[in-house]
Parts: sequence; C-alpha cells; structure tokens
Amino acid sequence: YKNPHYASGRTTMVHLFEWKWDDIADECERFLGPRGFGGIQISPPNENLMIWSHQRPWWERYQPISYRLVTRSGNEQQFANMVRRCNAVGVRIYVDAIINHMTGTWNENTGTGGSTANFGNWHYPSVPYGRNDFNFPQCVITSNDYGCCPDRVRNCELSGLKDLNQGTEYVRQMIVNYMNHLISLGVAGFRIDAAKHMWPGDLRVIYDRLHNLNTAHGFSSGARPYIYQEVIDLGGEAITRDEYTSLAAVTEFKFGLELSRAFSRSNQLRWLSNWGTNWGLLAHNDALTFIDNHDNQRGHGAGGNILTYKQSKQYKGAIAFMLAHPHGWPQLMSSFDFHNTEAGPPMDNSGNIISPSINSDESCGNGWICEHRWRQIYSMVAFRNRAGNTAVSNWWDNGSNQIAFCRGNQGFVAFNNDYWDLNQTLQTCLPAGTYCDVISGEKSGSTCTGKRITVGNDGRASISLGANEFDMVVAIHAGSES
Ligand SMILES: O=C(/C=C/c1ccc(O)c(O)c1)N[C@@H](Cc1ccc(O)cc1)C(=O)NCCCOc1c(-c2ccc(O)c(O)c2)oc2cc(O)cc(O)c2c1=O
Ligand SMILES: [Ca+2]
Repeated sequence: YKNPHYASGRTTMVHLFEWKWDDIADECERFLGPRGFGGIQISPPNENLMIWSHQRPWWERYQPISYRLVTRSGNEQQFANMVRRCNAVGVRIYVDAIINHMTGTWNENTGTGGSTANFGNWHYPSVPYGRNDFNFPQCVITSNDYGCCPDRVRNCELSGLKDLNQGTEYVRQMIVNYMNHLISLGVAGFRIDAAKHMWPGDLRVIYDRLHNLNTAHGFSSGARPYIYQEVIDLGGEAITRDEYTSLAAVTEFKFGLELSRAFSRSNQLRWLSNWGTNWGLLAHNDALTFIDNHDNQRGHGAGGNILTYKQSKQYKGAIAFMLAHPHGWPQLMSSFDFHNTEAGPPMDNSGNIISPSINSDESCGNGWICEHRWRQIYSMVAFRNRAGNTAVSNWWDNGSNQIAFCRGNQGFVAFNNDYWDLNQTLQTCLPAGTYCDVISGEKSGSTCTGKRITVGNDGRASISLGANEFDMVVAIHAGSES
C-alpha cells in the first residue's frame, strides 16, 4: 500500500482542491501530463451535504450523505472520463476517501445529488445506513481526549460528525464496495481522511478487501492501491502515527511544519544538512510529504505558521527544497484564493463552481491560484523526476541561511535566505557545460530565458544569488543543459 504506482520517471502529486472533473481531465492533457506530474489528489467524489447556512464552505465536502458519485465537481460519468483521460497521459488519480463518518447535524438536509437524510436518528437512506451502523453510546470527542483516551478518539464523534462503526461487517462492506467501485474506474489509491479516528485493525480489514488496481488503466497485475492515511500527529497525543505506518503510508505533518519554520528564518537552513529521519520524520516510503494542505493552509489546522502561496518567496523556497531533497513522497497544494477560513471554491450565485481560466502566461484566473503552474514549482517537479534515486552529496552551507547540494551527477541546487548576497564557486557535480537556471527562467531552444550557469571540467561553477532577488533558489540539472 506504500507504492504510488506513478508512471516511470514521475515522482510528484498535486492536490487539485475543489477542481471539477472535466477541468482536471483538461489539465492532465494540456499541462500535468506534458510536465511530468505523477498524480492528482481529487476532492471527495462522494455525495456531500449542501451547507448553505455557511455559504457552501469547503468543509461541506467532508460531510458525506451517500457514496453516490455526484458532487459539485461532477457526476459518475464525468469522473470516469477524467480517470481515463488522466491515466492515458500518465497521470494517476488518488481519491480523498471519507470513511470515518457521515454528516453532522444541520438544518439543511439535502445532498449534492439530491439525497436526504435524518441526522437525528442516524438514517442515511441513500447508502443505506441506520442507527446500528454508528458507534453507541453517542459521545463527542473533547480536546483532552486526544491526550488520554484512544478509545474515545476512535469511537466518539469528531466535531459532531456521526461516527460510523467500522467494526461491523455491514459498514465494512459498504465502505469496501464504494472503494472497489472507484478502483474499477481506474483510480490508483486513496487518502484516508481522519484515519486517527478509526481503529488500525478495522482499517487493515478494509484495505485487505480492496481489489488490485485495474490493469485496463495501465497498472501492472497484482498492483495494490496506494494508501496514505491522514494522521495529524505532532507529538503529545495518546495515538501516534506509528500505529498506522505498519498498515500503509501516513501524511507527514512535521515535514511542512519544520520546513515552514526553516524558510521563515525561525531555524537556519544549515540545520537541514541532515534532513530526514534524523529530524524525527517518518521513513521515506512511509511519508506522504507536503508544505501546506487544504486544512492547515487556513491557519487553524495542525501546527503553527505553515507557509502558503500568500508568503510566495519563502513558500517557493520551501517547495523547492521539498522537491530537491529525496526524502518522502511529495504532494503539492493547488489552491483557490480564500479570504476567510471557511470559504468554499469560486462559485456563481446558484452555487456552481466556476472553472479556472488559463491566462496567456499559463497562470490561472477566476480566483484559482494554481501553484502547480508557477514556473519555480513545475520546474522543480522536472528536477525531482530527473534526480530519480540519486542521493544528496557535496552539501555546502555558510553556517547560516545559504546552502547548496548535489543530487548525484543529475542536479544541483542552491538557496540564499540570508540578508546578504551569495557569491560562491561551488561544486555542482554536473558534467562540464552551460546550464539554464530553471528558477529564474527556463531553457527555450538553445538559449536560457533566465540565468546561465557555466560548469567547468572540475564540476565547479560560480553561483550568485542576491538577497533581494525575486527568488531565493538556483537550480540546474542534466535536462536543463543549454
Ligand atoms: O475545520 C473544519 C474541518 C476540518 C478538516 C476537514 C477535513 C480534513 O481532512 C481535516 O484534516 C480537517 N471544520 C470546521 C467547521 C465544522 C465542521 C463540521 C462540524 O461538525 C463542526 C464544525 C471546524 O471548526 N471543525 C472543528 C475543528 C477541526 O476538526 C476537524 C478535524 C480534525 C482537526 C484536527 C485534528 O487533529 C483531527 O484529528 C481532526 O477533522 C475533520 C475531518 C473531516 O473529514 C471533517 C471535519 O469537519 C473535520 C473537523 O472538523
Ligand atoms: Ca471514528
């Protein structure tokens, strides 16, 4: 369950948060396929409760009302079409699976596919689920339960959301049927939302009943779904992510928290010379890594100040480090502009999501940020692909916030987050030649639109990175030779 099954040479996933299925299919063909992206995490495809009283907040998609594939992102036919078109260009689809709970209790009770439910007696006819499918007696998780009481964290309601009992055969079957239907449509795996709130033993039973991936979509026979479990664990809780790494991969929240600190200068970059398990991070194959995610980019999620697109220079620096360093399986966040912590995606006045527009400079409009389309970010996806399994070598730092390192003989990257310029002759580990810096520009034909770096026969090059330049990174690799 720890293999993403990316097409060969691809390494990185992007979370196209709240995108519609038709728009994702287009993005696979016009951008993500050609630019070497490995996969996409999509928003929950199952029917959710429409919560108009909060102006259709982003978190309404985390309140299931059925497992029918009808949401504001599209219907089952559009979903199947998206998976087929993305797989055809080497881009995998990972489904955000919400199997811990159903809805909370609201005045509204209509789903995105027209289903209704009676929250008061735990009745969800479109599944169907009834009272016996939920944990009993009814209780709500309190904040100190996280420190003392694993049973309550699993068996009580998270934020008032009706808590399913995955210990019964019937609930397991409903969940497995839902996930196997998605596998038959060609998905490559799942994010398990709120995994901390479910028993590892129940999850193991569910995972083991999932079918192998659908070979008609290019997966090798016997391929098991890639599963990464959302376990928010920054220490101090009774439940740890280690209970879940024996089952499948886990979201590594420490990764984004520590890199946000480092690139906000709360920690010097030089300390990143032993980045990896020495920092208490999960082992490489256990770790789904990211800087920010849909929840903590809004400030109230796990951890302190997480860098987002709003602190663009530092954010691009942290993203570049995540993609340049071999540790973990990275996920990029692709956001919409938000002005308050609960706002949902750009929508028209009847509540339909507005598609991103694509500008002539390849950026997005209509309120979509499309971080994955920022040159400094997609270039580092290509860098990571090129670096493959090579190790970090030739680490250099100035004892403060200027660092540099090689990836085998395939790539070289330098960072300057100090208040003074970086001017050094450094070992790039690359063969002699002229390379385009893929951060300040890119290779177009045989010229560079940004900096040109000349590497001598000794592999050394003069690297300059001004403290006030637009970006704090220089990156060259075997594919950017001009
Ligand atoms: O802020 C939110 C939603 C947050 C959220 C949603 C999806 C996620 O994957 C996630 O990680 C967080 N929801 C708002 C609004 C809300 C929603 C539903 C509700 O019944 C009450 C309020 C909120 O203020 N929530 C309370 C604090 C955040 O507590 C939530 C957590 C959560 C936060 C920190 C933890 O350490 C943890 O183990 C779980 O996970 C969810 C998962 C869900 O699938 C749906 C949820 O409503 C939630 C969720 O409310
Ligand atoms: Ca639970």
